[in-house]
Amino acid sequence: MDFSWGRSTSPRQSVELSSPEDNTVLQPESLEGEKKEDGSHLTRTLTPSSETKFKPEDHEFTDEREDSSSELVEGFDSGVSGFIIILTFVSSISGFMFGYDTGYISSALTSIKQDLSHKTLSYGDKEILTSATSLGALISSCFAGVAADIFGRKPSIMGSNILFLVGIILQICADKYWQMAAGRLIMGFGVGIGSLVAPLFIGEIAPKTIRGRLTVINSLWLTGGQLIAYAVGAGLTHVHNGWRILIGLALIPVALQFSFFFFLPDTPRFYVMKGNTDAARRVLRRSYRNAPDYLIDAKVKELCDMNNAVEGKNVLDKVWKMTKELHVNPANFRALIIACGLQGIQQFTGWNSLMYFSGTIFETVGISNSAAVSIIVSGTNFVFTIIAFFAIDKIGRRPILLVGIFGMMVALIVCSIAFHFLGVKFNGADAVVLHTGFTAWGIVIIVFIVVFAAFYALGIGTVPWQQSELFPQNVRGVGTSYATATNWAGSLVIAATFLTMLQNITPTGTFALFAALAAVSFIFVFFLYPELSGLELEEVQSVLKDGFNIKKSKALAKKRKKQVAAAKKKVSSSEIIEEDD
Ligand SMILES: O[C@H]1[C@H](O)[C@@H](O)[C@H](O)[C@@H](O)[C@H]1O
Repeated sequence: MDFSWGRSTSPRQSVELSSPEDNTVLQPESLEGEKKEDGSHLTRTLTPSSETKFKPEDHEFTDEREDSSSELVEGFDSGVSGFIIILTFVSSISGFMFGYDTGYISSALTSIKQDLSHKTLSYGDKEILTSATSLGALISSCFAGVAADIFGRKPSIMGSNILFLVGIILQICADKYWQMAAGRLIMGFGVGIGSLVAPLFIGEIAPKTIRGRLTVINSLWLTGGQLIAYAVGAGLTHVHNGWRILIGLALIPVALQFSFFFFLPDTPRFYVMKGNTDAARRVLRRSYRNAPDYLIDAKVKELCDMNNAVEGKNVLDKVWKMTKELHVNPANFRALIIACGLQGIQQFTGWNSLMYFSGTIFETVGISNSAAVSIIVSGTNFVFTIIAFFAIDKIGRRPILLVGIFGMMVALIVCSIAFHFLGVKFNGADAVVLHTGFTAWGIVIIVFIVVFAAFYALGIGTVPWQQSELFPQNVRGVGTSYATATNWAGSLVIAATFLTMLQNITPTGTFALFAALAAVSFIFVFFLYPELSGLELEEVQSVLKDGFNIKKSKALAKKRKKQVAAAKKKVSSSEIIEEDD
């Protein structure tokens, strides 16, 4: 994995590299000429951006920019420090739990049989068990952004671990249906907090140039968690009480994350919000070992300036002001439309209906080893998330979203037609297959569900979790809360209605509805989602200042990519010269 693009191999180069080919690239006279032990020049005068508050309206939509102190600090390390990698991996255990806990339900539903309240689960029962977690996540995600601002990112994640623990224990001991549902609900509170705070945490500790990719690591854990849940579920299908073991295994990541966080700090941004600049400095010091002290100080100051931009007597007053700012500032409001729109599209195009109920669907269409097919589907989701990891910054968010949604739409149409010819009828707990045996249409369905999974993971499964880049720091917590809540509201609706839809409007109608929603989604993305890859936070805000500016954003992103490529070239040629010397 190439984590090092856009950064240099020596401190001197990194300063020059931060804004390659810009008019604002450091001029020799702005370097103060301080020497490091190795003899290289270190310093430069601080740019205005580290001394002034950021206001989008002050920034023209231009391709000129200045090096912020963040870029300068980040430029001093070649590659990402081990400390940042550890923080990223520990916080993305939340992603794993999100995936595992939403993933195991598919096989658990087929193996619970009559273990709960001595009855066979009806479609309604299955929907309640599944959607209880989405409901819990929806409720907690409404408050998680604010909780993360009041108590901290790290305590919020550790709090989610406790909710996981309680929820999981309730489920593994359940012999009553309602105890199981309560366990799923409480576990959902934990899932909702983790789904919001982990990407926020990663976004705040990640160097800007690779923020997109580090955030996708959380999605990789997520889809990996779903895949593992399916695989373990398949292995335990015929084990007595296997579903209890399947759920109990989720305690391992919970315990690991909780213990690791005991020894790890919160984000510098949160420490600054709490006025603890010393702690912020310490975390930055560990994150960017090679950066000189004065740049670390400048970075702390930059964070303080951004924090001061949110005025208020106390935390609640600040939260209220942030919420207001989110709605009255046009750039913020556009960001909100995009963030919530993408999260809504992710859910309402139907992916999670497969995630939650693929076992039930495949069993119904006559596949004897439904668990194996479910593994192929979630494996495809995982593999294509890896592809998204490489494409998201290089190819850009817009192309992968548009291609992805279009491909999903085609796959959904084919599935809808194939279900028609397969002639299957979902009818309460017992589905009726009108044709006996497994037909060619069954194969078409499986193939196109896999195609659907691939296009989904490539774009809309991954990009919406980049949500924090849409918002400036002062409204990020509240903005991402709205977007995450939209995601869980969509997940809840799908989980609570999918099986009923199969019964009432037939599988053909259900898949056709998802295809129609995919078509509307394509239009939404085409007209409203600007290209944000490679853009600075300030630039995202100025892009959204007076419209959605799709054309201009594409041109700007292209220019930034060229600049990074040119900078890379510059580094490698200077490395060759150094080697020759
Ligand atoms: O990004 C994730 C991922 O795509 C998962 O597979 C899905 O189950 C989640 O709902 C979604 O938020």
